[in-house]
Amino acid sequence: MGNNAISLNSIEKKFHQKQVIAPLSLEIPKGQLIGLLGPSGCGKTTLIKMIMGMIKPDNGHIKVLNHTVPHKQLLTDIGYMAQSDALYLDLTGEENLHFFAKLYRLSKKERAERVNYAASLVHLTDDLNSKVLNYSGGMKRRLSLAIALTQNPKLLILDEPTVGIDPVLKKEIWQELIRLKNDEHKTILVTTHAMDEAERCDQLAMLRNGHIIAHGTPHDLKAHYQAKDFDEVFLKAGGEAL
Ligand SMILES: Nc1ncnc2c1ncn2[C@@H]1O[C@H](COP(=O)(O)OP(=O)(O)OP(=O)(O)O)[C@@H](O)[C@H]1O
Repeated sequence: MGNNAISLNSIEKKFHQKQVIAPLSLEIPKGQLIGLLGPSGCGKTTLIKMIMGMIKPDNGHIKVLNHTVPHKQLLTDIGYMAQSDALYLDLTGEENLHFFAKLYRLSKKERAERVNYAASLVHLTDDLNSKVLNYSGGMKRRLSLAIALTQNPKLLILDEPTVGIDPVLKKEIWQELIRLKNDEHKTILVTTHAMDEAERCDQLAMLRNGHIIAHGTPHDLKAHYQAKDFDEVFLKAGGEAL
């Protein structure tokens, strides 16, 4: 485990007899930015929820940051941004940020600093006093990302973090993710459908019907499958004729 942030060992999950995650193993090294790619319904969110300890696998073992999942310590060590925003609509953006920041053991000063950092990163500083009820879809995504960053976690798990976010902010968010990885040695797992985002990951894992059908660096995957883009890698790795 040592150098791995996440270690999935033959995990399996069925919902109502339907195999959603086939026996699947994957090692994610610490300090890397990993992209999880795959079509809608292939099991990405289920996999993430199992890594978070929110869903129990039927079989197999999961270790995250040297702890067997689930583990209380992981609640503070993982910053999670879910696909659907879990926000308090009747509270302001700032109140939401403070609510979540209070769940972690930060001093009052640290909390204020982290809230300011996270809000400014996603360009929400000027909207912090408005109720989330009045936020647009994109603003809610940005607030959810800010919440995931507030606690300064070792591992960030972001489920489609840039859906509904404009290209300028999307670029800035990616620059920050890469800075967090390079300068602060965070491990970051993102799910994405965006090919330009996939290109920026250190490693990609492609999921289809609950199986990892391809895993490697963006460069190696394209070279191995002699593919011009990741859609083509996906099709070739899955044995689809082009
Ligand atoms: N709690 C549940 N009960 C029953 N079926 C479920 C449950 N959660 C997920 N599923 C099913 O498992 C499959 C995988 O769902 P999952 O949300 O993991 O896909 P995904 O790859 O994240 O899709 P998307 O990209 O659309 O978010 C789907 O067929 C879904 O209907």
